[in-house]
Amino acid sequence: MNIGIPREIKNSENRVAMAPSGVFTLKNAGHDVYVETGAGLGSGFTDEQYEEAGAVITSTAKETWSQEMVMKVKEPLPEEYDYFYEGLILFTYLHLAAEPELTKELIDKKVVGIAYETVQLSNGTLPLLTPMSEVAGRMALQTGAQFLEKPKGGKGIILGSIPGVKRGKVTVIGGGVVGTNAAKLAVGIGADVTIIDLSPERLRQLDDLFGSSINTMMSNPMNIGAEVAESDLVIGAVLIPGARAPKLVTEAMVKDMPEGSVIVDVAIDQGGVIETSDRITTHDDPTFIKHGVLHYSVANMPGAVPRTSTIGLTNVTVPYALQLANKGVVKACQDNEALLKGINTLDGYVTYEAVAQSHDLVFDEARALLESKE
Ligand SMILES: NC(=O)C1=CN([C@@H]2O[C@H](COP(=O)(O)OP(=O)(O)OC[C@H]3O[C@@H](n4cnc5c(N)ncnc54)[C@H](O)[C@@H]3O)[C@@H](O)[C@H]2O)C=CC1
Ligand SMILES: CC(=O)C(=O)O
Repeated sequence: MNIGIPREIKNSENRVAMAPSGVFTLKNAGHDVYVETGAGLGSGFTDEQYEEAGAVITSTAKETWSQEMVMKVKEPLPEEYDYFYEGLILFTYLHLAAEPELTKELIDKKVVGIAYETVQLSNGTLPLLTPMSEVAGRMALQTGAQFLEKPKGGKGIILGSIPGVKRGKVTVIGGGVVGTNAAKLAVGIGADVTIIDLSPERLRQLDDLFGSSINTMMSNPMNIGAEVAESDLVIGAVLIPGARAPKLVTEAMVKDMPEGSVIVDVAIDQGGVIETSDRITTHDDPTFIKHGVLHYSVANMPGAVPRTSTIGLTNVTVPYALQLANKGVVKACQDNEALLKGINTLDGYVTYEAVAQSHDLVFDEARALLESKE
């Protein structure tokens, strides 16, 4: 199969879909990989390194996008919609629940849209989201801590504090991969940490993992309101796979937070869990203030640490890319239930239920559509 790796064009997005190690693996399996010139530079990979790994360097985005499968990092931007064609396999983060226009384009152009973030193993985990959530969780804490400094607009505290001064309070809403990684760093610097989750099972696991170094609480409006009001840093880390994130922190709760507090809404890529984080920000201009509270809502946080993120992403996506390239989309997805769950659009239909619900569209089963293509 011919595989295209375009240069990412989103603001300050320095990741690329594949490190040279991934190209080498695909090339060895008999596939041709077309990497757009300069695509890897932001992650520290030169065209020469890709060529040594076996890639063909393309000079235009158009040529890169004309391959049978295109692998990206971020969802395509409107400037890229013209490259879509019927039957194109697009393998990338899509976040379609928050992207009505992109969903329409993928349907209209009959693109096979396979979303990294909905590839799901039978134990419920999301193997292609995990490394980026690990990065974003760790970044959420270090970014939040930075913005609590006075010159950055915060209230002027160190989360871990010093002897004789009360520790800063961090509330993490959603105790999955992002939440756990944020909490690890928060505990590490000595903050007072609470994790709120809806799953009693998950709360038990977190209690086993962290012991008495964190508080765990059930997710309900009363607990969230009380914890948020006392927090210096709130991290939004909830996920309902494929669906728009629920608005768990209301505007009234944000108004109760002291001036100079900070919110990092990591779940912004799925619409965000904070009612007042009503816009996506960029690495160039990452924050805005509402009711005196500093909001950070960058949808591509790992883009700021591209070297770690590109290698982490390549590690997990290449085994799935190999299956798609070796077997073709029909057989690969029939043989692998996790990959099947990644298909969000196929032949002009929406094949992920939560996406269909988000946009009030009809849902069709991917398996049945694939059978009709055999
Ligand atoms: N902004 C960015 O750059 C990035 C954003 N993300 C996003 O971060 C979010 C979290 O991702 P992961 O941690 O990987 O997901 P995850 O699936 O590992 O964890 C989500 C957690 O939310 C909990 N949850 C569900 N409903 C809840 C509710 N009503 N109240 C409290 N908790 C609830 C679940 O029980 C689960 O523990 C996702 O939206 C993901 O796309 C991930 C990476 C980068
Ligand atoms: C998960 C995602 O959207 C990102 O890493 O940018």
